[in-house]
Amino acid sequence: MTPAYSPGLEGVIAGETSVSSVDESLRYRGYAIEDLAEHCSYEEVAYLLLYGELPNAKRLADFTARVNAARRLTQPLRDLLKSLPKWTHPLDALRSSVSVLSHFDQDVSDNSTDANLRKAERLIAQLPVAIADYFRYCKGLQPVAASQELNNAANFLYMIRGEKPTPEDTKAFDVSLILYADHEFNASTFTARTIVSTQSDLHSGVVGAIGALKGPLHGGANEKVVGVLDEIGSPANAEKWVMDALARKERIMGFGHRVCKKGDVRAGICKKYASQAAARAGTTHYEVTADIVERLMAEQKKMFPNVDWPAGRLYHALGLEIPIYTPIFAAARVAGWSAHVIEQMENNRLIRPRGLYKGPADRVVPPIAERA
Ligand SMILES: CC(=O)SCCNC(=O)CCNC(=O)[C@H](O)C(C)(C)COP(=O)(O)OP(=O)(O)OC[C@H]1O[C@@H](n2cnc3c(N)ncnc32)[C@H](O)[C@@H]1OP(=O)(O)O
Ligand SMILES: O=C([O-])CC(=O)C(=O)O
Repeated sequence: MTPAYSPGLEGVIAGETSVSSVDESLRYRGYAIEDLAEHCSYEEVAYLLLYGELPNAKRLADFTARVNAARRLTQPLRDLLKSLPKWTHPLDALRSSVSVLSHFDQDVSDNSTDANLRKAERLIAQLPVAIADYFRYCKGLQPVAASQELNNAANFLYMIRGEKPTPEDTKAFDVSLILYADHEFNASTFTARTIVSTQSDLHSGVVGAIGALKGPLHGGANEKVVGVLDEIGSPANAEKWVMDALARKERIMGFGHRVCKKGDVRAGICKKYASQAAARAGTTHYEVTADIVERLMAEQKKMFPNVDWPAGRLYHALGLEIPIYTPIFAAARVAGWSAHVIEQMENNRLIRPRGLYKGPADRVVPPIAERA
């Protein structure tokens, strides 16, 4: 019997997982995302994804100490980041960074769970530093040394801005990292799982996952959101802009989802923080316009925002520059990618689906003189 074909693998169950579940709700290892976003830090959530349980105070302190101690880059990577052409997109620089970091990680080829956990913790520490250092090199600024005291969210904002963030900005950013930390078998996670299913290694899986995240149909969408709102210009122009875009059959970035057809629970959580941050930053006109776009998309297309729609606005309100939005997504998602890599390796079967051949019928190679 020919197996069923589903374009884009839509609806296909491609593996088993205990890391997260996505249906009407999103749960990481059984905990609802609303609960995690309200009561936990990114560190606690990263620990949960990697180790399967929420940490107690002692385990959290030990985990945080290990991650904080790893917040530095090897000098050859700093030299590379300094010398990259300034047009290199920060996500491409991040992808190269993980590749370079692999050469200096002595656990690189050790695929045991213990080694993978050590590598994952280091990547959780190193990715934000690579993003911040590259950002500052591009601006002609000195990198800011990582703080050992600040949590992951506050330290990143500090390393980008050069000033310690307020508790409100830190909480908003921290929640966005929690929301981005995992999402079942999305394209980048599936890429990472496919890569390591060949018995490759965690760094290779993460490099591939960053490449998959880049596209605007996936993580790249969060860098398009402010552009959409700027193009619309003002709330008064929103209705005409949306109707024209839909008439041209354009995709509005930040809307729609392969799985969450009735809406993405993360969007509602993030929207609250985006609105509060916009009020602090004096950019509420973006929120007003965004609400009109949301209403029209629901009315016209029965389509709802995904997490990228408010996340793009939140990062803008936090004063972050657009080209680091997808890198931030990657820095958060590295916890989920790593958890999936570990899960894949612990119960591995090579991922190798079939293609449905649609090319020419069987034929024979003609002599070169007879070819058109
Ligand atoms: C964190 C994340 O990665 S979430 C996803 C981030 N990506 C985006 O926001 C990009 C915009 N959204 C999209 O392109 C899509 O909704 C995807 C890729 C996320 C999901 O796509 P799919 O499940 O493959 O849906 P598909 O591409 O088949 O679209 C179905 C229909 O809805 C339309 N559609 C889908 N998304 C949108 C959108 N954002 N705006 C307008 N129309 C849309 C398609 O044009 C298509 O219309 P048609 O049937 O008339 O041809
Ligand atoms: O699940 C998906 O297909 C995309 C997504 O929302 C994510 O990766 O966060």
